Amino acid sequence: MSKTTTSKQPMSGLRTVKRDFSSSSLPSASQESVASTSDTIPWQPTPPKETKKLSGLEQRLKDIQDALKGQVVSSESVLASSSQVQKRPSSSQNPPAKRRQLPPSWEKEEQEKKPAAQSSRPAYPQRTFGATRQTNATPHANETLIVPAARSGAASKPAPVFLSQEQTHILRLVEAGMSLFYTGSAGAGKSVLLREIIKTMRKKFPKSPDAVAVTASTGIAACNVGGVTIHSFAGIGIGAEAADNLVQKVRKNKKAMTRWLRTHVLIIDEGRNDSSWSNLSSIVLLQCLCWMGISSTSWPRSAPKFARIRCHSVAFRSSSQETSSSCHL
Ligand SMILES: Nc1ncnc2c1ncn2[C@@H]1O[C@H](COP(=O)(O)OP(=O)(O)OP(=O)(O)O)[C@@H](O)[C@H]1O
Repeated sequence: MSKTTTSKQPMSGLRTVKRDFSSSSLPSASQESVASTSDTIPWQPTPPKETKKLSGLEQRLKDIQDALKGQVVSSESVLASSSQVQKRPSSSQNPPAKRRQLPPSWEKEEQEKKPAAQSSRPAYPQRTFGATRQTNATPHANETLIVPAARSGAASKPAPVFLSQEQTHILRLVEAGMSLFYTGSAGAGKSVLLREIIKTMRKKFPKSPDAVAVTASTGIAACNVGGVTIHSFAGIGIGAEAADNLVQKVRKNKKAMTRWLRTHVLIIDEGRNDSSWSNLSSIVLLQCLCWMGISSTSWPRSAPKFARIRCHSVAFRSSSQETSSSCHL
């Protein structure tokens, strides 16, 4: 009988695997043996987990967290997230803005106000300074400059002066050709009267402006009346010399002589507080000059004599005088 050697086949179908632990390549050998010995097992790969779709903000937050952890953030995701965040609708996509309108009740009020405002407003631009005049030099030829009444040309004219009885009396004496002086307390109206005397006398000699000489004892007083100092007019310097010497001095001064000869009316605003005649050196001096001139034989015959000069000594400021008064020199 022939013996057939058959390998023992386990009844269970399992195979025995011999392991050789001496070999260093045990794992690979075992794996190969497993792979070779085992049948291919159908392997279904596990499907990838469905990643939750993050919103833009969540994605951006995740990116930031990843970046903080040291992970590289994909620029695409960042860009995508940023575009999601920053994306704003363009203006062209917006509907056109509605025009704002006032409530109907307001519109009525505006229409009622407009005619009133237009009627009160002049047709031309206004200015609140300067005189009321039209000028062609400005770009707006018809521009009217409106002025406050106080500064307009008509208003700047001094109001007509109505002299009192005393003031009128003194003015009539001056017009009659008398030499006089008048005085009065502060505010009595001396300066007002002086201005009227100057105006009246200048009207009397319209063709010779030098006929009326307006002088004062001090420079400030002379400025107030629009004249010069009496010393400057007379040509006597400071007038500290004797009268005879001053007369000689004046005669040598051709300009001073011409002034004297042209003068028909001499007005002096003497503003000194001391009313004593001894302090009125200029007036006394002028009186001396007048009388010496009359008696002078060397005086040109064609020239008017000093006797024709009316010396009006004006305005002694004396508190003792209560009312204005006048006297003849
Ligand atoms: N006849 C007049 N009509 C209207 N106003 C007058 C008249 N006389 C004087 N006044 C007014 O009285 C005020 C004082 O006048 P004024 O300055 O001439 O006095 P005054 O004697 O010269 O005073 P002061 O000695 O202080 O210079 C002024 O406001 C002036 O306008």
